[in-house]
Amino acid sequence: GACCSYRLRDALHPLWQSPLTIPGGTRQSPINIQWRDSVYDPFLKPLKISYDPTTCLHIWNNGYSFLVEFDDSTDRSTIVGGPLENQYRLKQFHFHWGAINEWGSEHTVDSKFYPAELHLVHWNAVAYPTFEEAVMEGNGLAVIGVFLKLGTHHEGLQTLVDALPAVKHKDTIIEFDVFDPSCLIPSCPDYWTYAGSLTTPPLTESVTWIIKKKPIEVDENQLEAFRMLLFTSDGEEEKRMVDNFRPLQPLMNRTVRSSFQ
Ligand SMILES: O=C1NC(=O)[C@@H](c2ccccc2)S1
Ligand SMILES: [Zn+2]
Repeated sequence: GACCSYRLRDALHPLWQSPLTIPGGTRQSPINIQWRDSVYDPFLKPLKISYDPTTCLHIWNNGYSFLVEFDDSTDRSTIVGGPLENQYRLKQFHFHWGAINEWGSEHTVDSKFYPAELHLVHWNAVAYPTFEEAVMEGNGLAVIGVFLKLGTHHEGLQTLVDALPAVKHKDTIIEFDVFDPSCLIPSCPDYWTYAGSLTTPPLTESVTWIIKKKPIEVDENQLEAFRMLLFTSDGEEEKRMVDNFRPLQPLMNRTVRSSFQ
């Protein structure tokens, strides 16, 4: 539900103004996933991903990450199955990354950070009329998290990387009209799932997280391309867009389920 009111400035995280703790928050994200504490759930279904590459609209730098946004006016790009009761529509995907390869992901696995993490954000268009309303509801959103690890060059990611110089500054946008985000999702079906929240304001507890067990591999140049983006607008003193991840949050009374044994 909606967080109670609180004096935001007392809890702001210096880095990018996102509160460190939400008073009354019981299902905040991100969390550390302790592999041995996750519970295999045989009733979890395979996740069914159906994206139409022509629903891709543009890439924009919102001053916190770069978002690739999709036309979510119809059910052309959706996910269904997994832990989900309904079909969810793809709205956008974006990444979180570090200044160096030692950290950058939002979630950790057995306290290990990855250099970056992809989030594909979907909303429950069956139950709610708009994304903005879904953001406020416990079953409103479903986010697929994919870890990025340093390794071989990723062909599919490169088309995205080639476009980044055009969105170097905050509030810049370019058209990006065909891209299939499923090329960024590992073919291995294994995932963890838990009830969590947005990791940026409004931090609402509306996200069913689906975290893929297998990372994708990207090379150093591709990670460096993320790090040349800026938090700042053209003309302002340049601040490199790095370390745009929220600190880990307490698990509290939650169980992480796995789709695999
Ligand atoms: O997975 C997440 N990553 C973010 O930056 C958060 C967010 C906040 C608002 C809209 C979409 C995503 S929630
Ligand atoms: Zn995110």
